[in-house]
Amino acid sequence: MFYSSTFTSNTSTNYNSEEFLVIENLVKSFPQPDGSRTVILDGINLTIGAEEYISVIGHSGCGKSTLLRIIAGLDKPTSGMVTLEGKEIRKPGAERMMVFQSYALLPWLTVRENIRLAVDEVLKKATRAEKVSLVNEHIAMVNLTAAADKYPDELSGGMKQRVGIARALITRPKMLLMDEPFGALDALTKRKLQAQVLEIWENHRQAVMMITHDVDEAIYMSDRIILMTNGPEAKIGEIITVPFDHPRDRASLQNSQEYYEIRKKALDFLEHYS
Ligand SMILES: Nc1ncnc2c1ncn2[C@@H]1O[C@H](COP(=O)(O)OP(=O)(O)OP(=O)(O)O)[C@@H](O)[C@H]1O
Repeated sequence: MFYSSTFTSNTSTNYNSEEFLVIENLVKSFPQPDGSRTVILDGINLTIGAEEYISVIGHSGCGKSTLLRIIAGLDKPTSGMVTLEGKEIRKPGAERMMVFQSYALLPWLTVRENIRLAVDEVLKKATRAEKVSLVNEHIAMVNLTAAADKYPDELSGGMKQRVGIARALITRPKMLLMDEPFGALDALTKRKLQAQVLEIWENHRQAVMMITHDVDEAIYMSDRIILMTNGPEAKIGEIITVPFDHPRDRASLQNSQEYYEIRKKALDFLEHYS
C-alpha cells in the first residue's frame, strides 16, 4: 500500500500508544488592550490515545478553539506543553489535520483540485497515478464523485464540509482536529455526515479531537467527552467515558438507558456552568 512505504512516521516509537497526545499543565493567556493578560485556559491536563475519538464541549468563549489551535501548532501555550508521540508540538505538521466549520476551501479550485492540493503538499513522493487514484478514492469515500469537477460556490454547505473532511483525511494524518465540523449544517445533512465520518473513522482509526456544542453528537461519535468549565481560567471540569462499542448505531444507542444517563450528566454539567 502506498501509505506504508512513503508516509511512515519517523518519530520516536518510545511512547505508549495510549499516550499518543499528552497535554501537560497547559496555560494560555492573551494580552489585553490595557496591558494586562487574561488567562483563558488554566492548567489543562489530558492524555489521548492513538485511536481515540475525543469530543470537547463547553460554553462559548471557554477556550475550546484555542486548545485545538495549540494542538494544531497554530498557537503556542503560555506555559505547559503538548507532546505528540513524545515530541513537543511547536508548529503545524502533516500528522495533524484541521477541519474547520467554515470549510476553508479555495474558491478558484474544483472539489478534485482542492483535495489534490493537500496530496501535493504532503505526499510529495507519490507518483501522479497514485495521487489521481487516492483523490478519486477519497472523493468517493465522501460521496462526491458526481460533484468532483464543481467549484465551491456550486456546492451546498454539507458538500463543502465533505470536501474539507476528504482533504483532511487523504494524507492519513495521525490526528484529526475538527472545530464544530457539523455546526453549520441542517439537521438531516448533519446526521448523514456524522454517520459518514464515524464510519470512516471506524474503518481507519486515528486520534480525533472534535469541538462540538451538541451533546448527542458527542455521545454518538466519541469515546470520551471532555467538559470544560467556563472561561476565563477554564479547566477540564469533567470527563465522561462513553461505554458503547464501535461500530455504533444511533437508533440502538438512543434506546439504551445508559445513553440518557450520559446525556443527563453532560447537560447537567453545562447547565451548572450556564
Ligand atoms: N488571539 C487572541 N487574542 C486575544 N484574545 C483571544 C485570542 N483568541 C481567542 N481569544 C479569547 O479567548 C477566549 C476563548 O476563545 P475561543 O475561540 O478559544 O473559545 P471557544 O470556546 O472556542 O468559543 P466558541 O464556542 O464561541 O467558538 C475568548 O474570550 C476569545 O475572545
